[in-house]
Amino acid sequence: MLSFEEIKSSLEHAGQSHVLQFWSELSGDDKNTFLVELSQLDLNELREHCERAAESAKADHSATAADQQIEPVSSEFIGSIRKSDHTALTGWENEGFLQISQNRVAVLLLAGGQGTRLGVSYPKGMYNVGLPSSKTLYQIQAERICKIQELANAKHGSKCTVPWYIMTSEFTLDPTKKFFQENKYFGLDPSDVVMFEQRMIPAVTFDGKVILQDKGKIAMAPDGNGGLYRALVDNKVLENMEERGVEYLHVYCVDNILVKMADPIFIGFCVSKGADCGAKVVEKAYPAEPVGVVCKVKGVYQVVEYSELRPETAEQRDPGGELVYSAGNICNHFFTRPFLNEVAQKFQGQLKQHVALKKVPFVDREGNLVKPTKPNGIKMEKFVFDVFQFSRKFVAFEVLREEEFSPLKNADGAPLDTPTTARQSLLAQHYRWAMAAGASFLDAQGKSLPPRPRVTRDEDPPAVCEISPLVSFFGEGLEQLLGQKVLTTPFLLDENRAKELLQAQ
Ligand SMILES: CC(=O)N[C@H]1[C@@H](OP(=O)(O)OP(=O)(O)OC[C@H]2O[C@@H](n3ccc(=O)[nH]c3=O)[C@H](O)[C@@H]2O)O[C@H](CO)[C@@H](O)[C@@H]1O
Repeated sequence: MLSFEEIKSSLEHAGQSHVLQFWSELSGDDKNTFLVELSQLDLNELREHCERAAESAKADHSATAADQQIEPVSSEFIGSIRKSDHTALTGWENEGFLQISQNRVAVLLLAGGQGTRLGVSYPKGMYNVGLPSSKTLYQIQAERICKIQELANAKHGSKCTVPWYIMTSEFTLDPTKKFFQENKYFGLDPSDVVMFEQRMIPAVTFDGKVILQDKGKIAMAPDGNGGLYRALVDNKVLENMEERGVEYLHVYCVDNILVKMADPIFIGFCVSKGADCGAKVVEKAYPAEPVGVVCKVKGVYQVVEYSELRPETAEQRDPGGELVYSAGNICNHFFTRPFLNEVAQKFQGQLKQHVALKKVPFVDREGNLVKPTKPNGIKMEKFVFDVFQFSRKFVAFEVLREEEFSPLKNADGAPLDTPTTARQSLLAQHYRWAMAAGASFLDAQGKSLPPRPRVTRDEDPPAVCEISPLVSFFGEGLEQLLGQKVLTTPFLLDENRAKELLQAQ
């Protein structure tokens, strides 16, 4: 820890001496805590950080430079579930399973965000969207890892591990750790779940002053999901991957209830194409949908975030009426470990800083706590996809929205991306799987429920059917369990039920 004198002089040098203006009013304990916090700041970079934030705040963010030189990714660069034949899909899946069975694949969860829009104070992964099983997002994800290992083992006679790297932040590390411990890591080996923390950076006023959220506390925020690359170095995560022999990473965000972790088709596609970097996309649903678009800017692949795309660009359509910028980013990325290594060592300092103007509670000169009603602060964030520009071989892979993308962003009451829509998407998918396996359903009174062949992701299926990921990951293996079965809604197919069904045969 640095001494008070050292910190004072560094703050003066950075033009931030106001940070200590209430020092004499703090208790001994509070002084100590504050010194610890200030010692952890990168004081050498503080001046530059504050100046850059103030500069960025002055710039016009409604239409960014990126948007001006944008072009769509041409369709031949996008692999597609919809447009590929059975042979191609099976080939990629086999390749993916082979890599998984050889312990060369890991998943990496970005879970350092604060879930502000959802309005919960705990990590989003701990959210229960109200499924019959009451499973949280973390549990669903953990069980998918168990299952994918089991499937790869069964295919290749191996005993493989898919390590789970989880990037957290100061806001999410402790509750996430505790939640995993309390739930015995949902059946995974704790040594295969590696949690690490991203850095926090100070929020800054429009004139470049660090914001005090209390007399002895700076307002800090995580440095964006692109903080991943620095966090990988800080926490020696790449070394851990190398020791385990991991070569391929599937990086994903916490809130997509349909996420196919370590998806063998996606992994296999990227590996077969010799890609070092890849992104899964879905066709954008409507021009203003809050998803980034995978595109090219100045000839280089990148994602232009929804907040940085002008409405007139988002609305452009081709002669056939399709959106020109339709490759919606679902925050599912593929990276090779050597690529991550290179980015972490050489390029992470060059990543673009994105500016978010936020309402940041602060103490005024008189020491009163103020909750601003309009934005008063700047938070700088790096984005995980901003490394695409450094890729030597980038690929995009289009998947089906109703099978793979239903994010939980907003609280119930909002029209989209809520706990209700997440639950509906999963239950609609499981209903489709059960019907495809040959099941039929009765209501609670024993009356037959007419089958509905097409259940979309935003409607309640006629019957409630939830299938544990421990029983089926992709809908595989269900004919044997559910074929010709008449099931009563609500129906929960967990491991015990699956055993009973097998024994009854
Ligand atoms: C920057 C980014 O990736 N944007 C994507 C993100 O947008 P969106 O704006 O929804 O991004 P979020 O803020 O939800 O963050 C995405 C993920 O990053 C994590 N996180 C966020 C901030 C942070 O400092 N640390 C951290 O780990 C979150 O916990 C979450 O798992 O998902 C959308 C799909 O759902 C995509 O269309 C967007 O292009």
